Amino acid sequence: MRYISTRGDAPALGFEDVLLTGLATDGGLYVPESLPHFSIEEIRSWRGLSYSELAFNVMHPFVDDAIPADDFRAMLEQTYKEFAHQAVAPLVQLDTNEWVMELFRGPTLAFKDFALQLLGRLLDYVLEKRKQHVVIMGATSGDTGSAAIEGCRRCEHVDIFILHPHERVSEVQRRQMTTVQGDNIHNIAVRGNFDDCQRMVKESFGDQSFLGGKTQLAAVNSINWARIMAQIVYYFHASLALGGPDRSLAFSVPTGNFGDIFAGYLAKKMGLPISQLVIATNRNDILHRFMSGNRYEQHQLEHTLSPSMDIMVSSNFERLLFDLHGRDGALVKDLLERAQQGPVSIEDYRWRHARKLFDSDAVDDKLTCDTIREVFERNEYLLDPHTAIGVRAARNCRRDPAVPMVTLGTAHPAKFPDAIAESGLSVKPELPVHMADLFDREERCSVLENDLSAVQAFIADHWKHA
Ligand SMILES: Cc1ncc(COP(=O)(O)O)c(C=O)c1O
Ligand SMILES: N[C@@H](CCOP(=O)(O)O)C(=O)O
Repeated sequence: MRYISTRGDAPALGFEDVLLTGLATDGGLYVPESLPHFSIEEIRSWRGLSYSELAFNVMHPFVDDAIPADDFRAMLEQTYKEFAHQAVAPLVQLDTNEWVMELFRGPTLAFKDFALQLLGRLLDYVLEKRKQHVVIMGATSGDTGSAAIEGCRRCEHVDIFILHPHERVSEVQRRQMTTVQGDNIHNIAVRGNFDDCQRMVKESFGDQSFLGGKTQLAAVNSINWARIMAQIVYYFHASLALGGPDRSLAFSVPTGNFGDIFAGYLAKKMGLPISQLVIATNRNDILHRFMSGNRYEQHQLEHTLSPSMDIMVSSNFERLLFDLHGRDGALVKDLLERAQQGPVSIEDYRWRHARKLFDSDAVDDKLTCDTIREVFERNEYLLDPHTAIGVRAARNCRRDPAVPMVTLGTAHPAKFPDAIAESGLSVKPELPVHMADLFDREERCSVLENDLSAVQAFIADHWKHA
């Protein structure tokens, strides 16, 4: 399998290099040159497989011969064994044909674990083989950071630097990152927002000279193709659990960086019957505004009760734009360069095509709280604020009540006690046992100004062999 850049001007790479590369040299994101396609019969034959066996079938064509099949199988087995539920991603029914798929049963309680606990193992495997070192530089609005630290902290060949927006993640999220001790783990709180952190990461990939040529950067954000690849699997898992592939499913996906919903879009292209994909955003609704009015326009980033989705510059949207533009990298490059100067639109026929692929909705804090309360009162089931946005958007956008609608449950409610309290419920979501002493653990974090050179100097000084 070969991977090409969405900006059309970087060398095509194999899986191993794509895993280590992050951004392409032309500033684009890597995507597979062609997608595998599974027939209905083949998908049907996967009924009854364990999550890791299913994951092998879905992902193996992307990994190809870069990793021997038995080694890859073993990695998947170890990864999903660590999840706290036998089903790995259990489905919970809220109403007739209305489901939540719980993607927060991994070690750090968010959907990021599905990909990042695997990514750590993949990196370790490849770096050990190459006897190579990398500096991981990642941006987080709260969840990627802890999942990446957990996934990579035992990797011998990495130093990891995670940038989060200072005072803009929940206390549980912050502590999940800052209380993990290790010489190779560094948390940086940037006096800015998530977009600032993500911009610094992307600019650093573009010019890595601050590392003095002694090592190279690797990415844990969903700019890394391996992240998206692992997130495709649970769409197949949900389908097979609910009667697929002989019936179609709809999905509602709480969206920020567009990685998770892009994985759903790929699952559909790979042959999974999906009749509807709903983009669910909070008030940082650039994607919803684009889907409703063909206007892609940055607004001021707002702080909401769903902080992990406080994102305006949505990385993976570029991967969709690439497809919408007939995979013409030059057109994508031109569009995204113009988007930095002001609002842009795409040709009407391309936009209409996007509208056929996705529905969308934006849910504000009040509606988020109403949804948390309503679902708890009716079902005694506690939603985290991000999942609540997905459930509300699913209800607002649903096209066919006869089709099962699955909202991706992207985080555990215990990560966001303030949002639960804000919704008027007195119930206190409990952290699982392995995190029971989270508030007693010592924190380690450096607060830096919103300044790329300060962040790069910090990294250059602190990586192990600097
Ligand atoms: C809890 C939670 N829900 C939803 C999202 C949005 O996912 P994506 O960025 O893949 O759109 C994120 C992070 O991005 C998240 O942490
Ligand atoms: N919501 C994310 C933001 C980063 O998104 P990613 O999927 O590109 O890593 C977070 O919680 O950090």
